[in-house]
Amino acid sequence: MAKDERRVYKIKTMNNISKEGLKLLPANFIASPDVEDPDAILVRSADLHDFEFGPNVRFVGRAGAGVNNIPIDRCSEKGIVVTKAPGANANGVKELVLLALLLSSRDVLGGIDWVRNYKGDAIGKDVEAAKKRFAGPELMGKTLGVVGLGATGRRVAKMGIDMGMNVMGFDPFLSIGNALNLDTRVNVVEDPKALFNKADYITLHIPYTADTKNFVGAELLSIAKPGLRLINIARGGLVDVKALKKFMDAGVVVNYVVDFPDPETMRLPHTINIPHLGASTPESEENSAIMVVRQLVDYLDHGNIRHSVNFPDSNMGICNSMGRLTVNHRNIPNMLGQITKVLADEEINIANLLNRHRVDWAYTMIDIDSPVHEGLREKILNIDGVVRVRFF
Ligand SMILES: NC(=O)C1=CN([C@@H]2O[C@H](COP(=O)(O)OP(=O)(O)OC[C@H]3O[C@@H](n4cnc5c(N)ncnc54)[C@H](O)[C@@H]3O)[C@@H](O)[C@H]2O)C=CC1
Ligand SMILES: O=C(O)CCC(=O)C(=O)O
Repeated sequence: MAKDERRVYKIKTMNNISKEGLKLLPANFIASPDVEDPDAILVRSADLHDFEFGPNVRFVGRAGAGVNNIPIDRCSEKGIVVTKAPGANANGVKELVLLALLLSSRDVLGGIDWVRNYKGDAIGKDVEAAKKRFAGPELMGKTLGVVGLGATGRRVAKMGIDMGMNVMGFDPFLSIGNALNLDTRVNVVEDPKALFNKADYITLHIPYTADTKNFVGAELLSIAKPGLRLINIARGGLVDVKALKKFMDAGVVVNYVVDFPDPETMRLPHTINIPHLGASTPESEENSAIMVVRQLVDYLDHGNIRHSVNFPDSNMGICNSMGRLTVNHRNIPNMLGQITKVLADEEINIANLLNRHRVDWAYTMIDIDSPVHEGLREKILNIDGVVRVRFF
């Protein structure tokens, strides 16, 4: 059988991918930041929008949750499967949200600074006079609004309940899995305005997309409860910083905690800028790397797709027939008919077949009982709408 697969796979690692994940790679997978002409890429937050994907790149694994740093459409056009690690770092983020809630309430950072800069020997006495400047409210009994009830948001919501808060949630696209795992005490609302109207604290846990850009802007802030503390450990672009500044100056928003500092947020008053530490725990880094490395090996070795954000999840396990071919193609009519006709014309018998689609893209896996030749790949690739063909 003509094999598409090269014996040695070259994996380009971008950012720091946990060794606990990388050590799961079989010996024929070479992972390094410096590989040339890679077969796959493992990435965290590095911006790939201007990255030139070579002809052999078949897979991009995001060791994390947000994929706004990856040009998904361009990858799909090239037949590159993009995956992520859902939920793998959610607990790490949840714990940072707890810290953010507390830091937004009491000016502990200001207090620590005051102590650090204190000159003299009477600190024991002077703290008692100074401390009122750093005081702030407790979380218990306050209302927490959680925007996005996915892997992180539902954990944050549960944490709020455990802290004695009244928790409201908003997520119009809530998956069944996340709904089933959501604490029943969370008051789920259908309009974010209901949440902005009531919440003392609001925390964002939604992806950054063209639809969610500036999600928090003048419209929602204009109905926010005065005294709002806003937590954004999701993505900077979810908040319209100019509008936020206006509502801070008016005393509506009293504090903003953001995990994505930029020149504008650095200049904002009442703002705590954190250097993107949401997932920076050994546990989150390991979980994320382990998850994407498993996806990577399964895709390169067997063509199985898991947790993809562009092609449909598809799993035929290990091939027990003579061979397997996989086709990444557009989700348009008659693709399966055309692909199977090429095989039928060559008198190749199909042992097993799976065809799935996801929005504009589809994936077909076919286990076959006969050997195939290299010319067959060209024939399938020549079908309009096919972007990649692999033989195993
Ligand atoms: N600061 C950091 O280090 C980290 C940041 N993140 C960010 O947090 C985001 C969420 O992460 P996860 O909870 O793991 O993702 P997730 O995919 O499990 O959950 C996202 C939730 O947002 C909901 N959603 C989408 N659009 C919405 C909208 N317009 N309004 C309300 N809900 C909406 C979805 O239905 C889904 O339930 C990621 O996309 C990423 O940008 C995630 C991990 C680490
Ligand atoms: O890998 C990281 O540290 C970034 C985590 C993150 O922002 C995400 O998973 O969306």
